[in-house]
Amino acid sequence: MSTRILDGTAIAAEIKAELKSQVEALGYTPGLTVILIGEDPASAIYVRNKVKACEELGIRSVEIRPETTITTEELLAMIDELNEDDSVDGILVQLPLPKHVDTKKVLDAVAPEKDVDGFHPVNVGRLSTGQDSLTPCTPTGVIEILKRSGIATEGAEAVVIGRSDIVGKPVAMMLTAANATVTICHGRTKNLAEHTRRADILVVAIGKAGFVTADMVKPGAVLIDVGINRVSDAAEVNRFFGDDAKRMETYAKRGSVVMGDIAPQAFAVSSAYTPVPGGVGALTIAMLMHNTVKAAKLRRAAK
Ligand SMILES: Nc1nc(=O)c2c([nH]1)NC[C@@H]1CN(c3ccc(C(=O)N[C@@H](CCC(=O)O)C(=O)O)cc3)C=[N+]21
Ligand SMILES: [Mg+2]
Repeated sequence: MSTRILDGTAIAAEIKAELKSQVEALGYTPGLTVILIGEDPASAIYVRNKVKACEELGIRSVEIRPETTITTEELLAMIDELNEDDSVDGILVQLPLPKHVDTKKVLDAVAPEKDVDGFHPVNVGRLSTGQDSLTPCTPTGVIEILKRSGIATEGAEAVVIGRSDIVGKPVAMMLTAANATVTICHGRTKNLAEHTRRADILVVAIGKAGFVTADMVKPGAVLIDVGINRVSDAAEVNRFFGDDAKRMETYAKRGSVVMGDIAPQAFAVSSAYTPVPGGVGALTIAMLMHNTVKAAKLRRAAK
């Protein structure tokens, strides 16, 4: 049986090309403002790739980097100002926020029509009731990969590992809307492998390097890896990539490798999988661009 690599970078390029011509036809420049606090490494990758994508597409991107000591109240005032600013179409508050900040309060302050992350309760509610909305970028990217790769969700057994508000829950909602039969597994799930081995489509968003192993996967399943983990332990790198000369070379050069939540040995028994990097992450950026253009069109048309 052969295994297909679902090339997120190529699919993202296709989507970005579509968006680029849409932006050119607009007659104004959509604007995305990102509030970034602190130095989380995944956030740094995200910001770098987001800025690049905005430049490619002709979207104006503004970055605000407040001191890590900023209070919840100061952040709320900042968001209020952006809500009122007509040149701002999208607002993204990069997570995680510092511990002293009330994340829920902050996310709820973003105007739903500028909420390009799709995290506001209004948008979550709209998604769960089947109304058009701004939907979270990573889950939307997962659905887009399946669609554009011709992978049928109709009647399929889909298992999601992870129940976060950002990935697990919304992707389960979207798969349900696409007529899959969905099981959500999480840290308290008993007999996890019994669930995962039934999956035609397995989506993993748990944040643990190589967590899903070959014995947990039904041969021929489609594997969607949402994790982005940096691994530097030699034994661990060897266990996952010992027979992958290219990755071992990267490890020798950099002292670490980036990998997802699924072990490469599990990919080998699948019919198709998303690699890390170059899979779901690439789509996350493309869907953020999509949401920014969508938010601009909707809000400006409503005026
Ligand atoms: N409010 C908020 N929304 C987010 O969506 C959000 C966030 N905060 N905080 C940080 C995480 C992380 N995240 C990434 C998305 C894409 C890549 C990405 O571009 N990955 C590429 C490149 C990887 C690489 O260059 O090493 C890939 O997977 O192929 C990375 C990380 C979004 N996040
Ligand atoms: Mg999750």
